[in-house]
Amino acid sequence: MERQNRQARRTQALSTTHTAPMTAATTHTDAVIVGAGPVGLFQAFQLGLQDIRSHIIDALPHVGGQCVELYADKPIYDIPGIPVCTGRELVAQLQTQIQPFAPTFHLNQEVTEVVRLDDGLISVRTSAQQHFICKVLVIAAGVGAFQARKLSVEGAAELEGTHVHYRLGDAARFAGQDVVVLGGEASAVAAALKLTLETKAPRSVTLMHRRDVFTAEPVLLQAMRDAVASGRLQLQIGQPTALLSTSNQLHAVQVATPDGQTIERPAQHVLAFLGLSPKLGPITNWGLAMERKQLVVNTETFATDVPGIFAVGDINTYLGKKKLILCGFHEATLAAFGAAAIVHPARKTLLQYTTTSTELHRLLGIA
Ligand SMILES: Cc1cc2nc3c(=O)[nH]c(=O)nc-3n(C[C@H](O)[C@H](O)[C@H](O)COP(=O)(O)OP(=O)(O)OC[C@H]3O[C@@H](n4cnc5c(N)ncnc54)[C@H](O)[C@@H]3O)c2cc1C
Repeated sequence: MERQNRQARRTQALSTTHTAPMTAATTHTDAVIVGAGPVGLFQAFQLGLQDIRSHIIDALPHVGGQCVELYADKPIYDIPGIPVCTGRELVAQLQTQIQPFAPTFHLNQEVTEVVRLDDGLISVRTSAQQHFICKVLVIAAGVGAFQARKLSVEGAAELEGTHVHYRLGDAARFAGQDVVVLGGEASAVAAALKLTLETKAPRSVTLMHRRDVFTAEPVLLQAMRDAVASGRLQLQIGQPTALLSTSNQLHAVQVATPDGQTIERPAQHVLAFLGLSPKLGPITNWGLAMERKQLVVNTETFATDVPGIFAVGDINTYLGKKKLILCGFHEATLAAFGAAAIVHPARKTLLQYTTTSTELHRLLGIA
């Protein structure tokens, strides 16, 4: 049944888009990598060794995937040759390692559509209206695109995008208005502080969290406490229980305080920083073979069932799969050999050592 559904999705995709309409914004490239987690980053390195340049797209505003989003300051002990490093340190090392190949990053945007065209090229579109035509696509999408957790109080869904926001964006749009920033993490504290420092500042900025405990760098916390002490920032401890609006115009947030009171805070805008959760999202619509929400690959090249499309890291599944960074690195290496056979069909894809190969030294920019 699943196979029939997949076939139907693929047929529909291919029948509606045989050739991608070219726009001025179309980027032609050898390779696109979906996901800038540790495996996506190392994929750019391995593709570079095969003389393949890449563009990397991630839904997050920063690289590093789970390592940075979920355990940036926790130690990892099982990366070969690195007895211990934090998630953030590993990502920093990977960024240094891929520098010779200068992949182009496109952050803060989700890959929404992937279609294999009749000529074998692959069309990739993002939520930021970017369009790529590539020879190979490597999906290193981990457990899915990290997306903001939504505020689940009455009225929030209707006001999303107009009065309820999950990213700071252009702070000038809040000038002269009352803004409530929700959350106890660094992102909420930083956004609240930034708003108070705008030249065209909001009329009032309130940082609201259920407890008077915030998780952020000490210097950021001190700046927040200073702003509260000087009256630039208001601090409200409590939980939002409803958004009060008239004709879809927000005017206040209803708050339950720790001492059992219900109060109203004036607000025309709510900025919610309630953490991120991964969503597999559009990947399930790309017509690729999946098993239990993971992409099925062959373990020779980590190719999916669609020619030119590979899947590496936590997003794939095969007999014996282990969701470990080390395993993702191995998969990325073999996927790069598979990609080279497509991008450079006339070249022999020989194994070369970075220690001794003058060709690899040339690619790495080593004199
Ligand atoms: C708490 C914790 C501790 C861990 N400790 C270890 C450890 O000690 N050792 C170890 O080996 N592993 C560990 N892991 C597992 C390890 O983090 C994962 O195996 C690894 O992050 C997988 O890397 P990845 O690049 O495949 O995916 P991810 O790190 O999940 O990165 C995928 C990226 O793809 C992006 N993405 C997804 N879909 C899209 C889309 N459609 N468009 C744009 N972007 C998209 C996401 O935003 C994300 O940034 C740990 C995991 C957790 C949660």
